[in-house]
Parts: sequence; C-alpha cells; structure tokens
Amino acid sequence: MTSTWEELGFYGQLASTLVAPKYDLDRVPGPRGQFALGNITAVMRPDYHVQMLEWANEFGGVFKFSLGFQWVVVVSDPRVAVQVLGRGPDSIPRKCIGYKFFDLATNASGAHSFFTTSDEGQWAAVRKAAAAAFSSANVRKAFPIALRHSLTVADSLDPSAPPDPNNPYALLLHEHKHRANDHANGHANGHANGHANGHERQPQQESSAGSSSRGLFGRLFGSRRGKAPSLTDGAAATAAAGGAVTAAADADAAAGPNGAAAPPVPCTCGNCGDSGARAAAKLSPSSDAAAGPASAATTPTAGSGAPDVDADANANAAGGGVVVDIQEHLELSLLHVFMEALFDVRPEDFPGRQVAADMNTVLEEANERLKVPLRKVAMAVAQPRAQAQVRAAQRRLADVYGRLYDEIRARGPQPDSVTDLWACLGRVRNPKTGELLGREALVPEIGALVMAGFDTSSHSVAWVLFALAAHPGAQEAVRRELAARGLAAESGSPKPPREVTLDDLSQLPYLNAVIDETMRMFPVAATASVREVTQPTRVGDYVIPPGVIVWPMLYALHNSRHNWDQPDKFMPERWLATPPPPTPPPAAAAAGRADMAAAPPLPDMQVASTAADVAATAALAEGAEGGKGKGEGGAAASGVAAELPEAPGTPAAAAPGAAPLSPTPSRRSTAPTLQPSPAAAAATLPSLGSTRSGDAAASGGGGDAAGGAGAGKRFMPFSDGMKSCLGQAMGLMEVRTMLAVLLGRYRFALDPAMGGPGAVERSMIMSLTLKIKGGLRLVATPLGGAAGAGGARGGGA
Ligand code: HEM
Repeated sequence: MTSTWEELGFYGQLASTLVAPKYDLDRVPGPRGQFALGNITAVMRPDYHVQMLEWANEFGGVFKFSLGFQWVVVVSDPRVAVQVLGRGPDSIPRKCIGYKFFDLATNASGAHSFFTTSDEGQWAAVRKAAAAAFSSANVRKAFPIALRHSLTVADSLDPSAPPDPNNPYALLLHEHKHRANDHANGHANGHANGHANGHERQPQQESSAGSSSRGLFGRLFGSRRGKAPSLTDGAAATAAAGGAVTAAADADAAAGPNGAAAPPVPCTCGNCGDSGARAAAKLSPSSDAAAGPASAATTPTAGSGAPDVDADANANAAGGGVVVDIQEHLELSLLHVFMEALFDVRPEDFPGRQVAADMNTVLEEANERLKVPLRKVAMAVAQPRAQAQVRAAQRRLADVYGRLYDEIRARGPQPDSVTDLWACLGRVRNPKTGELLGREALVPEIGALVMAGFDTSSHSVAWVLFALAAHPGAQEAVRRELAARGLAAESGSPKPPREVTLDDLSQLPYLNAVIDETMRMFPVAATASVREVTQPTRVGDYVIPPGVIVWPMLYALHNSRHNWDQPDKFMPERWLATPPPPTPPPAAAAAGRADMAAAPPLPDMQVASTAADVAATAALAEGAEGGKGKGEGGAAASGVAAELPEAPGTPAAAAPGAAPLSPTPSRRSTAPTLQPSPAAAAATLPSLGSTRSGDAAASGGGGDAAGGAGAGKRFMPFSDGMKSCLGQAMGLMEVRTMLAVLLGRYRFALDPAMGGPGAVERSMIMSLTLKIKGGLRLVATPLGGAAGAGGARGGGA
C-alpha cells in the first residue's frame, strides 16, 4: 500500500464485493418447464400473448419462463415496466433475438434496422433524425391525406355510390367477395389460373384515392409517362422473376405503360352471382344502370351451388349492407396514407397491395421463426415452396424499399426546414464515420419505418370496429356523439354528414374512450418492447444477470387482473371522467361475447375534451429527438444505465387507481380513478382528446395515476420511455380520423361467417401486430339509407 487512499480503495472494493448483489433469478416465480426445452412448447401457440397473460395472472407482475436455455423475465407490474423501458439508451437495448426476425420484412440481406439493432448508436442516429417528421405540424399536414383516404374507404362500402373505377378500395371489395365465393365453392381447381389472373389477382388499380395532383415521387419516376421504371414496375419485375403472380404485377400489366388506371375488368368467371354484378355495377359505369343501387348485392349467389360463405354475406347484404374484409381494406388504406404523408408517394406510384400482402406473408413467417427454433432449416427441407414464396415476398419488399432509397437520393439534399420523413431519412449519418447512410444501411431503416407505420394503425382501427360490432350499444353511443357534431348521417336522410376536421378529433370523448378501451384489450403491439439485460440489473425486487431477456409485456400489462378491474370486460366508460348512467344492454348485445359487458348508450353526451393529449407526444418527439439521455418517457426515462437502479417499489406503494399487485383474483383492483389530464393544457395541437396515457403525465384510465416516475402506468399501447412509439401522434390521428368517418356513415356488424366475437378472439394471432387470422369480415350498412353514406364528400366542414 503506497497511500491511505489506495488502502481505502482496496477495502472499499472488498466491501462492495462482499455486499455485491447476488442474482435473484431463481427467486422469480414462474411455470415449470421441461428438461432442456423449458417452456418452449407452451409458447408455441399462435396466440402466445394469451399464454403470457395466463402466467401473469398466475404468477404476478414479474415472472420468468425459459426458452431452452434462454431465460425470459416477463413484466406486467406497471412500475417495473416503466422503469425497464425508461432507462437511458445504454442500459437495456432491444433484444435482437426478439426482434431480429422482423428484419425479414425490412431487407433481404439480414441487416438490422434501428428497430432491431442492439447498437444504440444506430438506433439513436435514426430516431433523432426521424423524430422531426412526427411533429405536430406534420401531423396536421397529414390529416387531409388521412381524411381523403378515409372518405375513399367509406365510398367503397356504399352500394349505391356512383361507380368509381379509381377507388382502389372498391376493387378490393370486389375481389374479397370473389375470394369468399371461391372459398365456398372450392373451385380453385380448373379455375385456378383464371382466378390468378382474373379474380384473386384481379388487375389492381392503385389509384390516387381522389388525389388529382401527382406526387414528387411520381414526377421523378415518371414511369407512367414512359421514362423510368416505377415502384410498381419494379415489384412486377421482381414478381415475374420470382415466378409469382402478383397483384402489383397484374396491376402494372393492366395499367399499361402510361400508368393510366385501366378500365375495370368486368367479372367473367360465371361464378359471381350477385357479388360480381354488384362489383360490376360499382366499377363499371356502363353497367351501373342495369344493376341499380344495391340490387345486385341483394341477389342470391346465382347457380354456384355452394352458397356457404356468400350466402351469409348476401343475407346480410339483403339488409342493405355489404360484407367487407375490413382488415384488408384498412391495411391498404393506411399504407397509402403512410406513403403519401411521410414519403410523398402517391398510391398510383406504389404497389400498395403487393406490399401489404408481402408484409403479411413475411411477418407471419417471422413470427413463426421467433417461436420455432430452426424453423428456417426445417422449412427448407419440408416446405421448400413455402420458403421460396417467403423469400420472393422478402425480395419484392426489399426492392420497393430500394426504390424508395433511390428516390430519396434523387430528390437530393434537403434543408433542415423540410421535415418530411423521407427528407429526414436522407439526412441520417453513420454515427461512427459521419457519412450519410448508403443504400445498404438506409434500406433496412426505410423498411422498418414502413413496417411500423401502417400495420399498427390499420389493425388498431380493425380492433375498434370489431369491439363495436360486438357491442352495438357502444357503437350507438359513438354514433350519437358523432351526430351531435353533425358527423353522422341521419337515418333516412340523403344528406351526407359534414366532413370531420382535425379539431373534431379531440371533441369526441366517447369515441376516444372506445379507442382507449380497445387499445387496452387488444394492444396491437401486444408483445413489443422486448429488452435484453446486458449488465446486472434490478428488475422489481430481483437482480437479474446479464443475458436475460426482460420483457415488459403490453398485453399482460393491459389485461392482467392485478392491474385492472374486470380486465376482460369492454368498458369504455372506465376512461371517462363522468361515465354515462348505466342502462340495460341492448338485446343485440346479448349475442356478443358473454363475458364482455355491453357499454350503455351515451345519453346526450356533452361535447368536451377529456384527458390526455396526444399532442404532448408530438411535442415530445419534437423536443426529445431520442438523443442520448433525453427522456421521452418523461420522468420514466430517467435512470442511470451503468448502475443498478432502485427497486421500483412495492405493492404498498401502488399508485392511486392501480390495483394491488397480486396473482390472486381475490385481490383485484377497484375501477381506476379517473381524472382529467394535465397534459391537455400543454397541447400545441388541438387536443386529440385521448384518455390514453401516452408518455406525458396522463392520468386517465390507464395513465401514470400518480404522475410520478414509475408510479404505475398500466396503459401504454405505444410503449414507454426511450424507445416508445415515434409515430404515436400520427397513428392516433389516423385511427381517429378513419373511425370518425366510417362510424358516421355505416353501422358495422360481425359477419355471421366469422362465428361470433368469441371465435374472432380465438383467431387472434401475433404477427408483429395483433391481428385476426384470415381477416375480419364485417357487414357495413349505410346509416342514412345508402345515400347518407355515399356522397361522403358532401357537407364541407
Ligand atoms: C396505433 C398505432 C400504433 C401503435 C399502437 C404503435 C405502437 C408502438 C410500440 C408499442 C412501439 C414500441 C416498441 C418497443 O418498445 O420496442 C412502437 C415503436 C415505434 N413506432 Fe409505433 N405504433 C403505432 C403507429 C405508428 C406509426 C403510424 C408510426 C410511423 C408513422 C410508428 C412508428 C414507430 C417507430 C419508428 C417505432 C420505433 C421507435 C424506436 O425504436 O425508437 N408507429 N410503436
């Protein structure tokens, strides 16, 4: 020892070794596993998020399970979740094993995007650059685009609207009916080729959805004017090379070299019966008069001999509605919104249907690979064709993203004042070299943003429509609220409702409560937010060793008994400061899921903004920019990466309104205490009126009720902390706009062919997002008679 200081240092080190935290993994409760396999077999079910919820209910807010030799600690204790997610960017990176399969959907070479990387420098560089694109000003700018597409979707569902061959969603509806017929008739045999070219792969018209001006993308590519290949051409070429028949390929073939929308192709399969005629009536002006409004839709399937699915559809259509796979409609329309608003690419210049379909193919496969070890190898041996199809889809997606990259570079460097996402991405630099990202590096980032930007919002809307179809009382309450603002068609009146404005979105508390409640029960990013501990870290009461996955599981957080009172009941009123007086559920609701309570109708709903404001998130995105050490999650983002963080507290310290943590039902919570959000006051955008927690100190039904760090956010559909959703404000605006437009024009019911709400829930799959396997078939019935739904453009704001 040369000095007292050194001596003290030595003893200090010795002392810290002696009192150093021991790992507590063995103390964490959890299900028993099998030798070597752990709990792999239990999580192999398609709805593995439900398995997690069951375990959370059984073992509590922090439990563990194992995938072979990989330990996973699942967190549904809100205080622990907030802490795990909120720390600085160096502490808990996203776990690559949990995310890397999603690289399948972003590039063909297996490179990590900022969404899947464990390299925090890469993540921060992209997040920081992209954050400006999600400012409140850009959300405002995107609103008219979202509105236009919402109205176009609404038009497509109206059986009496004048035919519009430029409406891409109308074409989708036509093909959907054909698929239903094909399925029912089982005539994929000799007819298969015809269908490949004529029905299932009917020429696609990726139209501008009402847009007259061409986007920059279209001008630069100019393929439609015979100059250079466009995105759609590229997809077609790739598809052709891969031997696949694709909608986009057909679309281009049909569109012709000038890109003008091809005339609608009348159905000639001889199997259409009513649906073909209806579609022809809608898509072909010449047949309009012959078919007449809704007449075709009400004609039983002619001579097919196999009425099953469409018999149901037609029975419903007889009531004046049409059957639609709304999930597919929403995927396409919200992809269009995303591309137009964030990349300035018009639908006619983008193979939207191909991208949506390929994304589904690839994400479903990614999800399987996540669960089944060595699936890729097994597939190569057992299902080479299926694997080739996945590969082809992957290549087509990568090709589209590559073309977006070319377009960004062709547009040239942009001043900082241009904050469109494409411009922001063009400015991303490699944090190590300072160079602008080249093709190899930027393509996966583009892909990740496309993936994150439409799959989520589209399925969020689909789940809300499902919930409302299952709860007609709640649906009527939404409609009354819309009607009070002139946003719903009146029964029997030909007058269309007025157009929704951005300001309206914050003035619809009941609709927003319905959205929140649906996002609670069906959070589309149900299994997101997987993190990996890279150093000894305290998680709740336990010190977890490096290498363990820590997984704040949104589905369990939102649905576990220790966080929510009656979590499996759909109760929008739990989000309202003044719940409407209860009334007996309407008879129709009795047909719905037995354990989901029908929401009472909302009498004379006062128009008032409730709780939290999504604009706060936009402001956070503007200000925080994801830089190191900056806390987008507000107080939750504080925390020191290199240290063992404080234990997040005990159940005794639970936030007001939060249920005590307990694995036993006997200690369930009471209903949450609801208070207006202070965030609303801080809004820069007109309040979007959410009662959702978001990042700010929202205290609505699920927010951080105490407003303090880690006090207990039970509701975080957009996750929390440093890596929470960048597109939250944009996504919510899209969701609300689409719903306000559709619900103001149509009444939605579950198509009987879906087998009831329970069957729909049993069809839930996790495929990046929570969705319904096979689609969601709803019957959309115009509210004011068909004319009230059609002419959706009427009645300006
Ligand atoms: C209702 C719609 C949406 C929901 C529920 C949602 C949900 C989420 C969630 C839970 C995460 C966090 C994942 C994690 O913790 O690892 C996330 C991340 C992200 N979301 Fe969203 N999202 C939605 C819409 C959007 C939209 C429209 C965009 C873009 C236009 C977007 C862009 C992103 C991005 C870029 C990230 C990654 C952030 C980062 O790594 O720093 N999201 N989203």
